[in-house]
Amino acid sequence: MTPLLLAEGLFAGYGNGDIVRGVSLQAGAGRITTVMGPNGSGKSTFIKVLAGLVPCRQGRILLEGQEVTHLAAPLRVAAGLGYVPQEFNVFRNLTVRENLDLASAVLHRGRRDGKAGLERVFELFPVLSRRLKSLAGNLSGGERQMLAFASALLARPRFLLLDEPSAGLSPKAAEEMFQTVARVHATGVGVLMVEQNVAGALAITHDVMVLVGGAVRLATTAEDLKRQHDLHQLYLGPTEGAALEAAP
Ligand SMILES: Nc1ncnc2c1ncn2[C@@H]1O[C@H](COP(=O)(O)OP(=O)(O)OP(=O)(O)O)[C@@H](O)[C@H]1O
Repeated sequence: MTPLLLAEGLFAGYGNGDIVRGVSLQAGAGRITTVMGPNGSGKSTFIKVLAGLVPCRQGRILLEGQEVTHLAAPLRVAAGLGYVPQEFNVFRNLTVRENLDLASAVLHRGRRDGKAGLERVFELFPVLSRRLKSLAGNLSGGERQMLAFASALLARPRFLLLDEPSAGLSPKAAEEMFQTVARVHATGVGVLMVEQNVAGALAITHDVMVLVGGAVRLATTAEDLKRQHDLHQLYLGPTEGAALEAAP
């Protein structure tokens, strides 16, 4: 079966050096894939290459069998690849309503799908429908992430790229965020996320990819990782970064 998202031998970076080095990945619609790894290992760069924000120097990216390797970021969104960045993902000086209307107007280019789209996202994020008049900058961190998420969903993505959705959230808000990711996934959207919160992410993840130094150190299922205590300790254990640096 054709994977929803396929990356083959990706190389990318800034300036002369490569940060992402030969990364391949297959992600299906029914799976949540999490990219983990120590700070600076190239996780965000990898997700930006998939989103079209950092150019791919070598390799190819296919979405539902269609090559998108050199497609500009907005065209990838139109093709069904959504992206929620880690930072600057909402307009803080606009209200929730204005953020959603803006996303709807831009993503649908005048098509009248906006209202149905809004109803869908309010079902997923009821809290947003109660905060429509609030400035996005006045929302809690978790609510702001939900707004970013909701804005991306208005484009009706088939596959969603999330860069550290739990970053900066309290443990409770992070847990809620992971449940939200699982709910979005349950609507039939494939998900690939970068996460540092190993325990939280593993609770909803099917497949795990560990990046070290821009290359894939480990690709396995979350079940396998949880079952194999040694692997878990080695790659994601208590001294996560140090263990990853020392791993073979
Ligand atoms: N715009 C940029 N220009 C130049 N170098 C960059 C840029 N963005 C990231 N880098 C460098 O690329 C390397 C990988 O960064 P990246 O953010 O992809 O790693 P990461 O695994 O997501 O890290 P973290 O977990 O800390 O967010 C780092 O050395 C970083 O300094």
